[in-house]
This record gives sequence, C-alpha cells and structure tokens, in this order.
Amino acid sequence: MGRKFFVGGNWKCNGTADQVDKIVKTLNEGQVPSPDVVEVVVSPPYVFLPVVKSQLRPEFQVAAQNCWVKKGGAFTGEVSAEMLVNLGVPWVILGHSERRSLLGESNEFVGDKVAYALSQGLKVIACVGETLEQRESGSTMEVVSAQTKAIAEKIKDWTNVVVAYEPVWAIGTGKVATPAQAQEVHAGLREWLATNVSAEVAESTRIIYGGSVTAANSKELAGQPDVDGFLVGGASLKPEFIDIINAATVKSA
Ligand SMILES: O=C(CO)COP(=O)(O)O
Repeated sequence: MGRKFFVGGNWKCNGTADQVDKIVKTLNEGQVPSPDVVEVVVSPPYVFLPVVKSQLRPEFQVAAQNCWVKKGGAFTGEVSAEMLVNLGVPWVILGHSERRSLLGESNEFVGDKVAYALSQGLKVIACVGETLEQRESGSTMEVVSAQTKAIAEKIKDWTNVVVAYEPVWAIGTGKVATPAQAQEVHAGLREWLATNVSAEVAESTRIIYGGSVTAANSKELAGQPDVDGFLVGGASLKPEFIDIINAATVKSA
C-alpha cells in the first residue's frame, strides 16, 4: 500500500507561549515510528508558527490553519499563501468546518483557496464533513461529494492534497464516528475520486479522519482499510497525541 499514514494536530485557537513550549517539548521527546511509517504535521495558530517550526524535531512538519484565497495585498487580517511559503511552512489546512460554519466559507471559496495554495507550492489538508442534521436526513455522501467536487473542479494535481473527513457532529463533542461509520464515508469518498477524478488519484490520495480522536479510539479507527490517518483537535494539545501517532503501527502490523 502506497499511502503513508498521516497524523495532523490542529491546535485551533489555543495556546499561550508557555503552553506552546510545553507541547513542543512533549512532541520532541515522544517515541514515535520512523518518518517512513508516519507523516506528522502540527498546526499551531499563525503567531506561533515560526517558533514551533524552529523548535520542533525535524521530521515533524508544520501547517497553517488557513490562508487567503489569492495573492496577498490589501486584505486586513489575512495571511497569504506566499507568506507561508516564504517562512518555509509546507502545509495549510483549508475548509475546516469551523471556518465553513462560523466564517461562512462556501464550497466554491474553499475550492478556490485549495487551488491557489497548491499553485504557490503549499500542500493542503482539505476538510469535508456533514452536520448531524445532514447525516440524519441521509445526505452525508451528497454533502461530502459536493464539497470534494468544488475542489476537484479547481485543481488538476492531487499529489499534494490530503482529504480530511471530519463529521461536524464529532468535532469537539467527544462523540467519535464508529470505525464502520468512518470507513463507509472514506470508502465513499475514494469511490467518488475514482469515478470523477481517476483511479490513480483515488488509490494514492490519503483520506484521514477527524472528530474526537483519542489515544483510546485511534487504533481501531486506524484499522479500517480506507482510514489513512487522523486530523486531531483537542487531543493534539495533550501527551496522548504521541499515542495517536503510534496508531500508525496498526497499518504495518
Ligand atoms: O476539528 C478537528 C480537527 O481539525 C477535530 O477536533 P477534536 O479532535 O477536538 O474533535
């Protein structure tokens, strides 16, 4: 299997300088599999990116949590893809559900952001996911397919894209998707890519799960054939993030 396990830590809008120091120390001391087995990317708030990047063990990478939709300029409060590249930040998270719902980012806007970030040389963790209401009405695949389609329409090369399936009802709620629920949507997304992009892209693109991932549930989720890793929120601020990274060994066992 060619898809390397991927574990992202999304710190969201959390952390003081002291807390960031402690988290980085924990990450640097943790026992984890080799970078051949797992790719680890942590995503602090913008203001901490330079310090985290400079202090983090070299095999772990950093991601921004967002970037502007086009070239920088007169866009007060925004950070451009060019700036991230200039600072040597390799990854960016785009289309997180908190930005979709709280800041009104549409599918099309997220598609434009993904295309622009890729064009500047960034790698993208592109998030999709349904609300509880959408799940209960049976429209989960329709929703995540439309979110993925809005990206697929704007990009040609999927090499630098990781898709994060994050059901909104599982984010920050302690209500994790069951391994079967995650597998079903991941397989559906892979099928969507096979039908609408190509068999190669479907086979090689990593589809990771996010939403109340913990050390306790990570191994069973990682055991699902189409779960290629995680995007971790709350638990990425704690020492248990190291255990979640170690769930990668389930794939090679
Ligand atoms: O939104 C998430 C990661 O991007 C998931 O957050 P939690 O792990 O806190 O549920």
